[in-house]
Amino acid sequence: MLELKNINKAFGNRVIYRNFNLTIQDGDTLGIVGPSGAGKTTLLRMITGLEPIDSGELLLNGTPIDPFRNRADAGKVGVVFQDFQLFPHLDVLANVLIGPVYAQHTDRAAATQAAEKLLTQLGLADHARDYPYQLSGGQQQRVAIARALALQPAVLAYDEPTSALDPAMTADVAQLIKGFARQGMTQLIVTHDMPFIDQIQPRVITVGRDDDAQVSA
Ligand SMILES: Nc1ncnc2c1ncn2[C@@H]1O[C@H](COP(=O)(O)OP(=O)(O)OP(=O)(O)O)[C@@H](O)[C@H]1O
Repeated sequence: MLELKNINKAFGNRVIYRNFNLTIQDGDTLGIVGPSGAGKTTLLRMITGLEPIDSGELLLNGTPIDPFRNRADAGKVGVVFQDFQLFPHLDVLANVLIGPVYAQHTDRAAATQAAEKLLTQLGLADHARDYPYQLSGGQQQRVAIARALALQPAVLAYDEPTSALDPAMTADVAQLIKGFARQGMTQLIVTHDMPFIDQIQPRVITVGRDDDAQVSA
């Protein structure tokens, strides 16, 4: 269970979150929707440690985490970025291995075995030696998902996962996310793509609806 408690976040004098609370239960798939500028990406950046919170608490299974300052906590929420952010000079397998081997110091042989299993699950076994530029947008996104999963995160978060995809690829991602949900994975989807949300039908919270600063969810 991931909990955000009384989170405050401002950029200069622009308050984005004021005493914001959110609980994501284990195995839940949560959609976060809202207009541009509402603070959706900022929320993901705070829980993945890319952005500090001003005050408040992040708790994972009841234990406080500080992903911004503590590298080990940063890996607890995996994130799939909208532009995938794959390393262009590394092949698919190396992109998936870089987190476990260099950040988590997992034994390379064990990490390779786990990465190959993930690539097979995601239909990428034949592309392990390809470079990102040789892959379609949908395939690159699946590599980004494999890379995030390789760190065995407690929560997998997606930032606008359909923004670079056509409708057929979007339907594939929706199926993938629904499959992960059936496996009991905890997922957080930031999007403004409502037809995509309709395909997945997760619990949905809307940010930025009534008020400038987000106060609760
Ligand atoms: N590093 C930053 N410095 C200053 N302001 C920022 C910074 N990051 C985000 N903001 C501002 O915070 C607000 C929320 O931004 P955020 O990217 O979280 O919104 P969003 O809901 O994800 O929007 P979009 O749907 O367009 O991606 C915006 O007004 C944005 O300009």
